[in-house]
Amino acid sequence: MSSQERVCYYGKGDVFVFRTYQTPLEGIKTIPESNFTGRNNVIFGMNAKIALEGDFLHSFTKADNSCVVATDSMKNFILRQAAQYHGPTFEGFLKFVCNRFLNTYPHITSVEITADEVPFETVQVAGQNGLEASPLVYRHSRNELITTTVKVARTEQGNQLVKQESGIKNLHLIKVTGSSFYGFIQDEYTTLPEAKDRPLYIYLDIFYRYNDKEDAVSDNPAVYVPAEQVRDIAASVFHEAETLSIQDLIYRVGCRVLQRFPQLAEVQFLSNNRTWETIVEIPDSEGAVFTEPRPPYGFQGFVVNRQDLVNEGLESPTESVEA
Ligand SMILES: O=c1[nH]c(=O)c2[nH]c(=O)[nH]c2[nH]1
Repeated sequence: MSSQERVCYYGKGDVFVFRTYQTPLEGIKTIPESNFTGRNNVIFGMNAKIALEGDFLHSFTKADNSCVVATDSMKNFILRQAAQYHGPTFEGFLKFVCNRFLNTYPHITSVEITADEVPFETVQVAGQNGLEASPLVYRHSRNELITTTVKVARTEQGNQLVKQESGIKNLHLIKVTGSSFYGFIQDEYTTLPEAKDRPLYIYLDIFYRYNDKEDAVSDNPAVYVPAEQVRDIAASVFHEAETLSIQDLIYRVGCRVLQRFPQLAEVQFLSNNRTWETIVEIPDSEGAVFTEPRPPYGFQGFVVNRQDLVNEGLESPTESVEA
C-alpha cells in the first residue's frame, strides 16, 4: 500500500483567528422567519481546526521530519492568510486558506479545515439620541455559533472542493407549552408518562449542504445561506407547530429550510432532549415549577432532503431535480 492510500494526516486544533474590519456580508436575501440581513464583520472570529493529508508516511514510520510542516507553522500560516482574504464569509476564507496550503506545499494532497465561529454581539450604549449599538465594544456570546467545514484536494484537474458543510451548533430552544409526546410503545419497560403538553427544551446542531458546493464558498450573497437565517427558521417553526415529538419538529424545520433555500440539497440535525422535569404543578395556573432533567439524555439524528419536499407536495419532482 502506498503512502497515498494509507490514512495519514495531522494538524492543529484551537487555532483562534480574530480579524477585525473584515469585509461586511451584505446583499443577503431576506426570508419571512428572520430579520437577519448581514454581518458587519467588525470582528471575524473563529476557532479553526486544520488537518493535512499527504506524503507523510515516513514521518510516522521512519521518524523523517523532512516533509513535516510543523503544526505551529500551520497556525502561523492560517493567521497570516487572514490578512490576505478580503471576502465576507468563513466558507470563502477556509477555501482561500486550503488553496494557499496546496499551492505552497506540493506534497500535501488535501487540506480540511473546520471553523467554529467565536461569536460577539453588539452592545447598546448611551448615544446622542438614546441607546445605540456601539461600533467599538462587543460582548462575547455564549449562545449558538456558526460552524463550517471545507476540504480541498489536489486532483489532476487542479484543486477541487471535495467537502463542504455549514451549520449552526449549540442552539438551545425552550418552548414552554404546545409540545406533546404520546403514543409511544407501552410495555414492561415503559415508565415515562404520556405528555399532552410538556416544556420541550432541545439542544440542536443543524448542518446543511448545497447542491453545488461552490455556491457556499463563492462569496456571492445571492446564493449564500446564512446560518443565522437557518437558526431563525428553527425558532419560527418551533413557535408555529404543535409538535408531537422532537423527531416531528426537526423534520418540519428541515422541510422549511429546504423550501426557503432551493440551492440546498439537504439539512442534517443532531438534537438532544433536555425537557425540563416538572416539580410542582400550580393549581388554577398556567405556570409550574421545573428543574433541569437528569441524565441520561435522548438524542435524534436525521437528514432531510429535497425528496422529502416532493413527498410532502411542497415541491414538484422537476423543481427538485433542477434544484
Ligand atoms: O421527542 C421525543 N422523542 C423521543 O423519542 C423520546 N423518548 C423519550 O423518552 N422522550 C422523547 N421525546
